[in-house]
Amino acid sequence: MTAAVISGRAIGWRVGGAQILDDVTLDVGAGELLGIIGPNGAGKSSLVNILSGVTRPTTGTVHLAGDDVTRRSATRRARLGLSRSFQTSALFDGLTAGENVHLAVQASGSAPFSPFRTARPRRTPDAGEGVEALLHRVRIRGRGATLARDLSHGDRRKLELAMALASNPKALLLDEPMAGVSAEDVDGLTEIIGEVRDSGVAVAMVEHHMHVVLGLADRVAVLHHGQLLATGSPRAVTHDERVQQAYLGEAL
Ligand SMILES: Nc1ncnc2c1ncn2[C@@H]1O[C@H](COP(=O)(O)OP(=O)(O)OP(=O)(O)O)[C@@H](O)[C@H]1O
Repeated sequence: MTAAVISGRAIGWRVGGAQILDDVTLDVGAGELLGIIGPNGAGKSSLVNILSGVTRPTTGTVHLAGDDVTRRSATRRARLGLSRSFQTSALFDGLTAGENVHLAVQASGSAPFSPFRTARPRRTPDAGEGVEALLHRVRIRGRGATLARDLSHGDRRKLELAMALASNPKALLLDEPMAGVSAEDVDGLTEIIGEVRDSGVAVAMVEHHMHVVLGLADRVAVLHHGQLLATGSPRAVTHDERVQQAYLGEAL
């Protein structure tokens, strides 16, 4: 078996007297997509926050490509090849799609970067090529000159993906990348995320669209009340009685 790119070991997170996550262990390998599912409040976003370095776990460790990054900041983890998208949009609405991606490309470079220093991103030819390729990769090449605020919801989510890919990550964490998008855009995003996985990136994805997760994921981790209820192939977890109990009354 190849070494895990993202590895969480015995992760626990306690806050305000509540045990939000308890002894969660998971691995994601290169070119693998792990779907993270679970009922509302199960701890999925908390887990993504811990893996990405937004939150520090109370117990347990996080490794990235073999390096212990448990005490490393989100920024440091990003430099080491971990990228993520957020549940809420992190776009600059007053900039075009191309400019948003340009900022992400610049931010992923070695030069110190602040989006607040200049009103418009500096133009560099190599970044320009990267922008085109990224917009193409997420199927919105024709929208490069459109202001982010004028994009459809589905195209905004694609733009967020392009920005998350700007650093050429080896690991990608996606927190509900398809939240609120149309059925047509769900199909488009599913295809794009599948291609990202097939290009060798380790992808961990929280997603409520169950048919998407079960269709796309190589393995699925099911969280319930902060604990890992089951991990396995989509088929195995959907047939797991404990998982069915956790989802009682919901379609699985
Ligand atoms: N900073 C915090 N302080 C206290 N409780 C928190 C904090 N963050 C999350 N929680 C609680 O932890 C639990 C898990 O939240 P989390 O958002 O991780 O769940 P989730 O599985 O992502 O839920 P959803 O599917 O609704 O997005 C919830 O009960 C939530 O209220």
